[in-house]
Amino acid sequence: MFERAPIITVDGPSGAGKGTISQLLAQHLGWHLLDSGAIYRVLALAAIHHDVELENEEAITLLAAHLDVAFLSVAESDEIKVVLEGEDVTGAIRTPEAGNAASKVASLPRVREALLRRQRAFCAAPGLVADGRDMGTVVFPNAPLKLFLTASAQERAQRRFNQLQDKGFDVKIERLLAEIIERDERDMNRSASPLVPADDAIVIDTSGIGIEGVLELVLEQVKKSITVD
Ligand SMILES: Nc1ncnc2c1ncn2[C@@H]1O[C@H](COP(=O)(O)OP(=O)(O)OP(=O)(O)O)[C@@H](O)[C@H]1O
Ligand SMILES: Nc1ccn([C@@H]2O[C@H](COP(=O)(O)O)[C@@H](O)[C@H]2O)c(=O)n1
Repeated sequence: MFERAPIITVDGPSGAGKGTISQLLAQHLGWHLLDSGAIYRVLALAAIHHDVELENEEAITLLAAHLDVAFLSVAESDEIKVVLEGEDVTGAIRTPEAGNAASKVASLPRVREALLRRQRAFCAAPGLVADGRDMGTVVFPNAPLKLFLTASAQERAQRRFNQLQDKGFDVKIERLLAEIIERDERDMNRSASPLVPADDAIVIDTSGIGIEGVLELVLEQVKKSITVD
């Protein structure tokens, strides 16, 4: 597979800190960022908007092939604005419901196939940090550095609770924990691109380690395997 630039893949379960670390790493290196989960979230939202059942593989594959989505940089901010069919869905894709719906559409093999090219198109010079579940195993199997971040389900639920509370959502930690466990089960046990570390991935358990600490561990790995100009 021909790749135009170096790639660092960051996979792992929900709430492990992939998005946070990928964004910091991309900023640090001045590289592009692929948030592949956002694509599955947008697709799930498109299915809901068009009254398509989340299990209808044929209809969702068609939606995936024609998904009208734009990821727009916001001037002087780290924020990425997500626009689906002309509508700003930046906030709407981040709810726990959208995450669960995304996990359902993501379990459909033909849907995943239909999104492959769109994801690979993010690879451009000077490099790409790709965040997801199957970045190192399926989408970019030749990446020179593959990271797999994880943490206990309890800790991931607590992180998600803090995050949603800060955003003003009224959430219960027990419910978030149950949703995380359900999503892990679905992501790890599906037939297409299940959530597993690539054979050559470096697994980092972030339980009890703060964001800065995780970033330091990641940068050590980057130094060992990537030559940055
Ligand atoms: N090492 C850490 N210690 C404490 N909090 C963290 C850590 N890493 C991330 N967080 C916080 O946990 C929350 C979830 O992190 P993040 O969104 O990066 O996870 P994720 O793995 O990308 O999840 P998802 O796959 O569901 O998008 C965020 O509020 C983030 O600030
Ligand atoms: N490469 C990926 C990325 C995501 N998914 C599925 O989407 C759900 C939402 O992803 P977030 O990272 O934004 O939470 C996730 O639970 C996965 O089911 C995927 O399958 N592959």
